[in-house]
Amino acid sequence: MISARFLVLVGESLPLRRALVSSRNAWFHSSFHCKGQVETRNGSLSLSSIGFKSEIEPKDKVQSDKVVKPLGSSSESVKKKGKIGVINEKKAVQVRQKQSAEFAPFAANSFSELGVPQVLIERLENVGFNVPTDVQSAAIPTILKNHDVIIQSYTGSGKTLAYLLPILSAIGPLRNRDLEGNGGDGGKNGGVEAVVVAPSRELGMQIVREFEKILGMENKKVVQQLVGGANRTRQEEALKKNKPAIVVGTPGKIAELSASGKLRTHGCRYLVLDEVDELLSFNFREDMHRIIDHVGRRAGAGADPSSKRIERQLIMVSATVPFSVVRAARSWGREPLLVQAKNVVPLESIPPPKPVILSESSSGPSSKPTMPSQASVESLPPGLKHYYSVARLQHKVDTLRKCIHALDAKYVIAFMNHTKQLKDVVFKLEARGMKAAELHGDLGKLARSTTLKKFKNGEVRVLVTNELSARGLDVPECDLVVNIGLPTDSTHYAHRAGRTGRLGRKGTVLTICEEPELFVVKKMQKQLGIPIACCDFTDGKLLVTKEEKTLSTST
Ligand SMILES: Nc1ncnc2c1ncn2[C@@H]1O[C@H](COP(=O)(O)OP(=O)(O)OP(=O)(O)O)[C@@H](O)[C@H]1O
Repeated sequence: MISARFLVLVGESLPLRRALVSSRNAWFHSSFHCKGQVETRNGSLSLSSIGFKSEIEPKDKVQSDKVVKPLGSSSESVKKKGKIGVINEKKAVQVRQKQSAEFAPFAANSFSELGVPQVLIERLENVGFNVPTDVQSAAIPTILKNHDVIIQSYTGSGKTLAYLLPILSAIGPLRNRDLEGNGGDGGKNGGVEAVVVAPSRELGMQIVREFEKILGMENKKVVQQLVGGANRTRQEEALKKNKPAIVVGTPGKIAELSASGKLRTHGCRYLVLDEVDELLSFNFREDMHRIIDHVGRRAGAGADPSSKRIERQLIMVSATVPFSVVRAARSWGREPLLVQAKNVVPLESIPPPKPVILSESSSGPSSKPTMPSQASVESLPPGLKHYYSVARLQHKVDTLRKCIHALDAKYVIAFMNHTKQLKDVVFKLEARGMKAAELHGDLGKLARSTTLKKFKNGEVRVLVTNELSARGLDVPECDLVVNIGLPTDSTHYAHRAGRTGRLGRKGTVLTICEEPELFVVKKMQKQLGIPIACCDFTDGKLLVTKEEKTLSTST
């Protein structure tokens, strides 16, 4: 049997693709392979300029804003695109002018300042969350004002809570009742009110735990996990019985349940795409089509004027935001804003990346290569130290071990590119008395969660893993990340590195490369705009042998 996904894969080079992919999908496709990065310094908004505090809009206005620009068919949006682009650009210039005059720092001293209801604040205090992080200070009021957003901030800066709190402020048992009436089924008709999509099972499970932390175990059924590999019937029965207001899952599972009619999402009010740049990758294309086209979009609304079209609020999240994400947000969202730790800017103000100038002879300002790298220094936690060490392939594990001893690292994540090699590294480390375990997607669900649990509770000192663990994995104690196999690009480097140095902690990243791989390290250093110092391990100490000063972000 040939699956639809396979047909699309084959169809990449066939006319068949046209028949399979609608014009909306064709746009979607274009967003999948675009490389580039957001220009982040195009002005910023203060809390008041997005309508928070001093400029609170009447509720009706917010409501009407939500329905003014329904997502039409893609052909409609493509037709209107040029015109809207010009209008938006004008608007963006006006906003930028306004911003420069009234910029105010976002950092808030408390969650109550941000409009989070008291009942949620009490829950936050119970788990020791008293002060919002910068990105939470910027994102929470913006989302509470019903704006579609891209949240971009470095790894471990608290992006999950930045969208979770506004969602729980509006739906579920701890909601602020004043925010009711913004549409949605309210879970009453069995429809969910928030869908959170994450690229991996582990990340999905982690997000569920973050929801549960705030909701408390008594409200456990408000949120349900929908991931592959779990018991399918049990998940479907739980959906039917518990009628969760929030579901968190992987694209495949959500798309499958939505297509079978077991997951009703048409009245959904929030669609969150966590690690959105990963979700836009080719692997998830088919499932993401389904999700974008169905979640929070009510069929037949156009034909019957009395049936109100309920639009979802779109929240996209990642530490790395290439321009393909900006384009996706512009197409699927309504006047989306880019939210960063100290900035909120309209997406219209972000110019597309400039093409790379390849000619060596060209000179002058206009010929400078301006294409930004995939990930930038803003994707990385500020407390990280980056090193590389040159070693032969057969000595890489030995270098890893020396580094762990030199730094006395307790929670180490070692990344490799090939699953088959993980076991060998674990074997070599254990042979030298160092507790290690492998983690990868081929392991069963139980083995994966047991290994993670052992790592988190300190039973396992070195977690040897592949790209599976690069995104989202939150082990706050992790103090060392080692690249035994080199990351393929700066985006992968940033997400791997971000497993350490979380939420203001210190962390070290070591890349162990062979002599011929050195240029990859240099390239990433340049793309990310960070110094990666050359080091060696002598007498149980890390010695810097060469300081790097190259900080150019040009590629
Ligand atoms: N205001 C806060 N106070 C204390 N701890 C917090 C706060 N907000 C989040 N945290 C904790 O900080 C850690 C990192 O948060 P989170 O995983 O949301 O980061 P992230 O920015 O999404 O990272 P990544 O990009 O790697 O997914 C988590 O353990 C979370 O519970």
